[in-house]
Amino acid sequence: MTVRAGILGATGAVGQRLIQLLEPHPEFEIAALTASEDSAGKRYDEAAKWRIDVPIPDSVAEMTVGATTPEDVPDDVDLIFSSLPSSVGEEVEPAFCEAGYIVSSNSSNARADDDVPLTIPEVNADHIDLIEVQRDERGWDGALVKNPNCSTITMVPPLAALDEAFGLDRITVSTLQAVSGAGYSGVTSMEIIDNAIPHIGGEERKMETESRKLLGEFDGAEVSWHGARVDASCNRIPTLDGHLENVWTDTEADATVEEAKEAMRSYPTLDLHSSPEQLIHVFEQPDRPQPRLDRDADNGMAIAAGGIQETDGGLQFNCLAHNTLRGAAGASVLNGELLLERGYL
Ligand SMILES: NC(=O)C1=CN([C@@H]2O[C@H](COP(=O)(O)OP(=O)(O)OC[C@H]3O[C@@H](n4cnc5c(N)ncnc54)[C@H](OP(=O)(O)O)[C@@H]3O)[C@@H](O)[C@H]2O)C=CC1
Ligand SMILES: N[C@@H](CC(=O)OP(=O)(O)O)C(=O)O
Repeated sequence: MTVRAGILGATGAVGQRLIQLLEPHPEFEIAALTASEDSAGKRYDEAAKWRIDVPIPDSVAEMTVGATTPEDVPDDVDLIFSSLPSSVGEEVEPAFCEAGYIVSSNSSNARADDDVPLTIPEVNADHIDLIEVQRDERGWDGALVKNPNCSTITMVPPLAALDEAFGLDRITVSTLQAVSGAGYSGVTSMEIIDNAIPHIGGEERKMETESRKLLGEFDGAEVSWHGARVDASCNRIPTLDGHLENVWTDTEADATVEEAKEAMRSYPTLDLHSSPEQLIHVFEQPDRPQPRLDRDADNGMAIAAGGIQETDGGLQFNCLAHNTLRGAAGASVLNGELLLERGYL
């Protein structure tokens, strides 16, 4: 039996990636698509400007796009994937949860809320049970689950591996982010070609807060955020997909490069449908990972790490992930798979 799934924001950049991942999915079936009022009532292939390098699945092309309200989504839909602008998500996601839908959302609203699980399944799957607290507090039959920001997802699995092995006191990160992270009309070609932009609105504070929640402990009632200090600096560069990040950590215990590599390589993956075979691919070559070469590893769901070096008091490394797959649509789908595995669907 498959779970009937709806996609909010289905015509957008991340919505298209969700369709790409969900159409062949063995556990989920696309049963509803929604977008803005401009698209509602149109056939999907008329409403969406399809931009990814696989064709629109036939079964999806002919579906009618609905309005983004619970009333426009069939009652027998069990799971909603949301990839709306955060200002829209903030308004409509609670309405879907109140109407009884379970929402796996990629949008940034509510990620830091105390009763909202923010999960990377391989790192903090246990936080999903925050749903029980959320339901008690909000009186919802449905639930709201979030995946983190794409830059945050890229660095947190290697950090989790190091934290488990050595403990982390301080984390500093500088990013080189692909243009797809800003959406199709996010940065113009005149702005980004032959250039780099040392500002991505709101991104630095998201990395600093979301990472501490993800690395925190859930005791059944609340998440205690990790105590490390996190400082981020975010930059846009003219790559298409794949966020590359340079990370420095202060560790509690002494750590060697070989121990750090082993901690990352042995950090476990999961047995969910979209899990990568190996969560963290550790490169020996000093010039890897690179966006063009490494973003597609394990269907774009792996994290690549390299350039691991000892520093005074800690470790330095580089990491990379596909921002619209592992960093967005794939992350939401993986959370959907976790919800299914844990009996919430
Ligand atoms: N692009 C990326 O790599 C990443 C994006 N994100 C986040 O994911 C979300 C979606 O991003 P992205 O796909 O790039 O955005 P897009 O602008 O490409 O798509 C937005 C989607 O939301 C719909 N929408 C817009 N306004 C409304 C509204 N008022 N009511 C209902 N639906 C509406 C659009 O419909 P229509 O086509 O009809 O306008 C479209 O389907 C954002 O929150 C973004 O920050 C997160 C990580 C990575
Ligand atoms: N800001 C990210 C993408 C994004 O939309 O992030 P968030 O999901 O936190 O809004 C980028 O530009 O690469």
